[in-house]
Formats: sequence, structure tokens, C-alpha cells
Amino acid sequence: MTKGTEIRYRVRGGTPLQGTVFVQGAKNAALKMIAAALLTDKGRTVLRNVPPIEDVRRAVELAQVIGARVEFHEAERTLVVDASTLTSPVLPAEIARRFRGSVLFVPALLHRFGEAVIEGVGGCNLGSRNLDFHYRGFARLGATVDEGESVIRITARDGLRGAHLYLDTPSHTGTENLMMAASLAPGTTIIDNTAQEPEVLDMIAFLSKMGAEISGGGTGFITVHGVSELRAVEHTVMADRIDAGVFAMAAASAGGEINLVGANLDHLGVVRWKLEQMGVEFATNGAVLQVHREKPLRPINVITSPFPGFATDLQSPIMTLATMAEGASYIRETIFDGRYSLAAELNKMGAKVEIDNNVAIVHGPSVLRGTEVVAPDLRGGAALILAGLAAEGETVISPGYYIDRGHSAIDERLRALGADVTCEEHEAVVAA
Ligand SMILES: CC(=O)N[C@H]1[C@@H](OP(=O)(O)OP(=O)(O)OC[C@H]2O[C@@H](n3ccc(=O)[nH]c3=O)[C@H](O)[C@@H]2O)O[C@H](CO)[C@@H](O)[C@@H]1O
Ligand SMILES: C=C(OP(=O)(O)O)C(=O)O
Repeated sequence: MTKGTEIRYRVRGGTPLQGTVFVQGAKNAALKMIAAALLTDKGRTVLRNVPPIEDVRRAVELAQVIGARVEFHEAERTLVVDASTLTSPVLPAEIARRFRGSVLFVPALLHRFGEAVIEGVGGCNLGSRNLDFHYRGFARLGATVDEGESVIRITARDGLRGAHLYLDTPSHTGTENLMMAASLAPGTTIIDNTAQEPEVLDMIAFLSKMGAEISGGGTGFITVHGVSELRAVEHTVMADRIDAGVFAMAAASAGGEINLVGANLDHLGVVRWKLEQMGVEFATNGAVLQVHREKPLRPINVITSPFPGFATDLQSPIMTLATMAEGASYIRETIFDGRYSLAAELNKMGAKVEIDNNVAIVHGPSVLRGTEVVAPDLRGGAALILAGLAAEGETVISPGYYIDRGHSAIDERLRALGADVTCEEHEAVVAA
């Protein structure tokens, strides 16, 4: 541990939201596309609507450190990748450990170098986050996986070849990683039990433009016919449904009416219905989504599950809303067991959340009071900002880096809606 500067957010609650907010491009699609751009050794890939968030910056650094020429024009939300210059198959710990997307660089490295060396994989600390489906899939495609204590070496000197793969559960990045690996593996690959998240479909659209032959997206059963090469293309990243959900829930938390530009109601899946049950109103006005909340919130039962079920990434924000609802809400997290750490922070603000047998019981309504709270992870941090919007007094949330991993300029965008949210640097003890 060493002293350094850290970001924190300061929220003064009590103002209903009003106005228009722009939904960012999807983190969970953009990260995969940056990795996929490295599959081709010719030409320059252009990605549009790339969110200027910390995880994307880490992906850019990781691509650069292995030799790619990457320009991220943040103001234009545009990324240009030239992967003809790759020099190294080693994903170094200091960058790879800082975000989840690093494991998605493996297929390109296997195809380009016949080996990939991962010195670490990061991502939110949400309890156990295995990568066994990925490694088993690479092995079935013909790679040798050597899982050392801190370094994982995957080799495929003679290349990969099509095979029948399966996922024990429909893993989001697992599906994308194996699709990428199979795209350039001669023969046919079938992947059983694949994820159906909208980002997976956007990734299929991107890979297909590059020349990949992939069918079955959205069915849970994907077939990939390997091709001999992929080409650099231009693609616009889909809107971030989690960012949209967080802003919709910000309006639900503070009250008021907002316009979400770039949100797709269908991508919210069950989240939309649950928010409606709580008393949040949605209306589409052409391509703009209006979100309105006036009356007191009603309690809710939520079970997280893969798309179109209730997204685990929106479980923390809805826990914040449940603290304000009139009655007891029940929330069962089935994807990441570490996501209940938010409860203790909400309780510091006056909420009554108890964890019983892996279910969170939220006894509402509570009057939330601002205080200093710790963001346990990305979405837990966003959930605490939402709590701050409804709380009496001032809420200070740190570390802000977690929130910045996945939401771009959340303070500026909330201020545009009339909220009192600021972001500041402060001295803190940080991991070396
Ligand atoms: C960068 C990215 O896209 N992150 C998203 C992705 O994470 P990520 O792709 O890591 O999540 P997965 O869908 O893979 O994980 C789902 C569950 O499967 C388990 N599992 C997964 C892979 C594996 O090899 N072995 C295994 O046991 C995990 O521990 C977890 O319990 O999907 C999650 C679930 O929608 C989202 O919360 C994350 O925002
Ligand atoms: C868990 C998340 O991300 P990651 O998989 O990148 O850690 C998230 O986006 O909430």
C-alpha cells in the first residue's frame, strides 16, 4: 500500500431530476470488440460510440503494450486500431489485472503467435469468478492450457481446429471468447448453452462484418464455420443497457422525469417490468425513452439471471430503490455471490437490509441520510450515488475509480439533469 490520489464522488440529495441524458456505448460490447480487432493483421479497425471509461482505457493500454497501434479519440468516442504491428503474446500483470476484458485478448494472441501468456485477469471483485469454461473451450479447440499459480500460458503452435464446445452456464465473456477463437479455427465449431445478452449479438454482428461465419446468436446454440482470415471494418457499438438502467433508476430514486437518448427498452429485459411494478413509468417518444417517477415506490421481488432475466449488473441499483419502497423487498442474486457487500453501506445510510440464506431482505421505506460510504465495486458504487440522490444531506462515495470503470462522466451527466453531484481528487492509501 502507498499514498496516492483517488477520486471520490460527493452527492447532495433532494433534487428531482429533469432533462435529457445521453446513454454511453456499451462497455461489455466495446471491450470485446477491441480484443477482436486484434484478430486481423491487415488494415485499421474503426469503432464508434466507444465509451470513455477506465476499462476501455485499460484495454487500449493492453493492446498498445502488446504492439498494436491504437488511437482513442475520446471526444469523438472513436477508436482506431491497427493490429498489424503486434509484437508480444504476454499480457502483463500491471494492466491485465485491472479489468476483466484482458482474458478476451487470448484468441487473437493464439492466432497471431501460437501462444498467449496471461499474467492476471481483473474485473470487479464479486466473489468467485472462474474462467474454467474459457480454458476448457480453448483446450477442446486444440490448445494446451498450463495454469500456473499466477501466470496462465496457453499454447496452440499448430493452430486451433473446430470442435464441439459447451458452457456449463451461459457465460457472457465465455461465449464471446470461444466465438472469437473458433472464427479462425479451420472446421466447424458448435458451442452449446451460449449467452444471449444483446452485447453477444452485437459482437456477432461485428465479427460477421469482419468476415466470420457465425449463426445461432440469441438461440443458446452457436455454430461457427472457421474462415482463413478476418478483415478490419467499421462498427458502431450498441448503447449500454446497464448505463441506461442506472440512469432510469436515478430518476426513480430522486423522482422526476428524464429523457434517455440512445436507450433501447427491449434491452432492459425483465428490469423494465420490475421497475414498472415499483411504480416507474416508461414511455417511448420515437427513439427517446422517457422515464418518470412521481408516486412512492412499491416493494419488489428480484431474482438475477442471464438475459432476458434481471441483469445482475442492475441488482445493486435496484437494492437502493428497494430501501425507499413501502414494504419488504426480496432480492436473490444468482450470478455473483459477492454482490451483497452493498447492503452494509446502505445500512450506514439508514437502510434496513438483511442478508438471510443468500437472499437480501430490504425493509422499506427508510429515510436515507448522507454519510461517507465505500463503493464495493462498479455497480455498488453507482447504487450508492443513487442512494445519495435521495438522501438527506451529503453522501461521499469512494473509491470513484470503480464507478469510472464502467460509467463515463456520471457526475456531469447527473448534473445535466439538475442533480448536485461532484467529483474530486483526494489523498488516499491506494494499492501499490
Ligand atoms: C466484461 C463483461 O462482459 N462483464 C460482464 C460479464 O461478466 P462475465 O462474462 O465474467 O460473467 P459470466 O457470464 O462469465 O459469469 C456468470 C457466472 O458463471 C461463472 N463462470 C463463468 C465463466 C467460467 O469460466 N466459469 C464460471 O464458473 C461465474 O463465476 C459467474 O457466476 O457478464 C456478467 C453477467 O452478465 C456481467 O455482470 C458482467 O458485467
Ligand atoms: C461486473 C462487471 O464488470 P466486469 O465483468 O468487467 O468486472 C460490471 O460491469 O458490473
